Amino acid sequence: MFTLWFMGRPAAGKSTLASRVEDRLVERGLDTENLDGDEIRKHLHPDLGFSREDRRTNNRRTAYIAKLLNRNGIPAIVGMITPFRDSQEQARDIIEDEGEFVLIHVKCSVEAAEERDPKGLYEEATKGNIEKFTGINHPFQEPLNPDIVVDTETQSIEDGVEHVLGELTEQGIMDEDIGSEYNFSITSKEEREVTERLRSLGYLTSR
Ligand SMILES: Nc1ncnc2c1ncn2[C@@H]1O[C@H](COP(=O)(O)OS(=O)(=O)O)[C@@H](OP(=O)(O)O)[C@H]1O
Ligand SMILES: Nc1ncnc2c1ncn2[C@@H]1O[C@H](COP(=O)(O)OP(=O)(O)O)[C@@H](O)[C@H]1O
Repeated sequence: MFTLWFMGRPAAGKSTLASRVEDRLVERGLDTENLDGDEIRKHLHPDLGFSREDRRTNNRRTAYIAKLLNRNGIPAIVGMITPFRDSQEQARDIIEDEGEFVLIHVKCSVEAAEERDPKGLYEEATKGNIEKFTGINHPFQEPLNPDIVVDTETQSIEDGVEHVLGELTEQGIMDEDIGSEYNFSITSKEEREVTERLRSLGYLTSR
């Protein structure tokens, strides 16, 4: 089993690529678990902030969860800044106990990320309203040995997704035709639609 660990600076495109790749894996019949960084922080350790040590703890705990998923046959997808090389390497060490670890550097210059700024955080950070914001007033260390690099300034979203899937096949992480014969799964978009429909019919009461 494997973990796809998408890392990169804020607004590089980690969540976008992670969810698109997830959809493609699900289409192939691989039920993956997407350990979304915001969800992990909210539900697992809302007490953690953005100091060096808190980020390392966040990354380490997430790697441990991915390892447990892999141990039980579930592919994991992670999207986290993972700004420190020691954490990038530690995640590999933890996960390689049980599965294959694929470090995907979602690469983008700080200028392009500031331009995108989907959450308005770069603007706030440059005004001095956010302490320790990655790339502005806190470090971001590019990985030394990424397994895959996606440059989101030169590759479109679709190109990035194809590049990741191509590399996974090329590097022997995933068979090209895996799951194609027995594909009973639904994409995350379909899952959201079904969930909304069930909720509107009154079958689901809480999120
Ligand atoms: N100070 C500071 N620095 C960086 N990011 C910040 C900060 N404060 C809040 N946020 C938001 O938190 C998201 C990053 O959380 P991560 O868990 O991926 O970060 S880390 O790996 O622990 O460094 C990150 O999300 P992404 O933009 O998706 O990367 C931000 O939306
Ligand atoms: N080639 C690309 N790959 C990924 N995202 C891109 C690309 N070009 C533009 N974007 C946009 O950049 C933004 C990245 O946001 P997001 O995926 O939340 O980044 P992150 O999770 O790294 O903070 C999205 O609005 C996305 O549509």
